[in-house]
Amino acid sequence: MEHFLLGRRATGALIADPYSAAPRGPSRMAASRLPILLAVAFSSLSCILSHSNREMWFQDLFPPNTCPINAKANTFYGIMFDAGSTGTRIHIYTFVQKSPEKLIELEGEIFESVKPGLSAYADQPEKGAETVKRLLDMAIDAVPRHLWKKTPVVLKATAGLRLLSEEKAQALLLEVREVFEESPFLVPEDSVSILDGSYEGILAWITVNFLTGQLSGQNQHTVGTLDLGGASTQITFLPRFEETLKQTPGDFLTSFEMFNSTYKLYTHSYLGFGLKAARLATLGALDMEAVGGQMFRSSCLPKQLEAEWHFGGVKYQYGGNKQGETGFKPCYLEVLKVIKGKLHQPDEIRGSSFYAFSYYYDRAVDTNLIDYEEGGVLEVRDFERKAKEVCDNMERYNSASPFLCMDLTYITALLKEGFGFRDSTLLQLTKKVNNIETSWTLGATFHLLQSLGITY
Ligand SMILES: Nc1nc2c(ncn2[C@@H]2O[C@H](COP(=O)(O)OP(=O)(O)O)[C@@H](O)[C@H]2O)c(=O)[nH]1
Ligand SMILES: [Ca+2]
Repeated sequence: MEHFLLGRRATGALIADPYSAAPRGPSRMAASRLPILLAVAFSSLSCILSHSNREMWFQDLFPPNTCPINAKANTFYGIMFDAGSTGTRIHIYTFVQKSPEKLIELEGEIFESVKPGLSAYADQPEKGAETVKRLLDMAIDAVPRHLWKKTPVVLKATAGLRLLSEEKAQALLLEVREVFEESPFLVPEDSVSILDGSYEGILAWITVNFLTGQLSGQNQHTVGTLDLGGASTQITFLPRFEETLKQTPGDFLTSFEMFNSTYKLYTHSYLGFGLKAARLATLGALDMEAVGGQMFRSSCLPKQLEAEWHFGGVKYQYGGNKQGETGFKPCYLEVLKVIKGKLHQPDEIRGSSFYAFSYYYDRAVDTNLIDYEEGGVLEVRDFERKAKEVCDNMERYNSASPFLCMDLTYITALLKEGFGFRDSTLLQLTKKVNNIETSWTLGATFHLLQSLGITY
């Protein structure tokens, strides 16, 4: 699989100077070579221009209301929080503009995370917001004092909060908003919200295709992306065949415009199909509010196991099939019940390769299928082989998690029976590209910057 390796300098050259109407030496070259998700402008004039009528697919996501970028500054920052179902993470991106006529480059990222995620504080929203504050304190150290007021801070929550009641989710978001308001950073309107599932997929697709250089030049070979979170999972790709567009339900397709290109992406977020939600579904415990005292058993767990598990603020008791069967075959059948017939299967993806991250990556690392630092290329059948190895040797397999068999079996079934991939489909397992996390947060930050005084 083609992997576009960028040097540190080139990493970012994504942001075109909107005023370079005529070719102007190196910056022009870079603009045509590495296009160009968005253009950040540095003067107040650009802020005015950015409020043009041009229709943008994400215009409701980050409504333009301020222009934080200082004409004189050549370094600036964007802070994006990912409030995921299993943890909260801060991504502090640094951008530089080497000179006024040059493109802005993504220079680097500071990343930190805490567990559990915000949804674990559903009944203690203040405590949840405290975890965000601790991460935000890092940004106080990372961002120079004179840029605090110009550095936007945004938090987007994903499936964990989508699954909470509206009231509990809003209470958490309100507390976080207060933390932001008390910080020295720029707090745009709508800075704390729940991210729509289809944006989650699209923004991750933008991140991966930007970092791998696929959004530049004429010969774009974009790659599809697979994200497996704790509570939801996303699949996103650019359909190549008219037939795919015809066969796809309308709500799986989203059009958006990016630097003179319009992309019509296939994207869908399956809520409740993240790895941890799938554990509950397999155990028969999903959607059960009151599970006190009930023991959930599965053939995917070690026979003698009896334990407790906390997820989304709820405690579950679970265990192995003491008398019954265990192993890959019965486990696969159990997991299949969760998946079968629930996902749309676009024919086109059977022959394509995809970038896969989050829990695909973590479980491949846990079972030595890939190296933690390097990642690697796997076939779908590698997950099945590992699942069999782990599930059929459960008592002997030395694993940090009793769920390893269930997780690998779920990943296998999700890929094969859920999305309809072949055994031979290639997956590029990736955690970082050029030291930048493969997360929807980078795509979201591009759009945040764009909404804050940026054209295109
Ligand atoms: N590569 C990468 N993986 C991440 C990042 N943040 C979270 N993850 C992975 O996402 C998974 C957890 O999903 P999470 O975001 O909590 O659940 P979601 O709300 O359902 O998406 C784990 O595998 C994490 O390692 C990130 O910044 N980069
Ligand atoms: Ca996630």
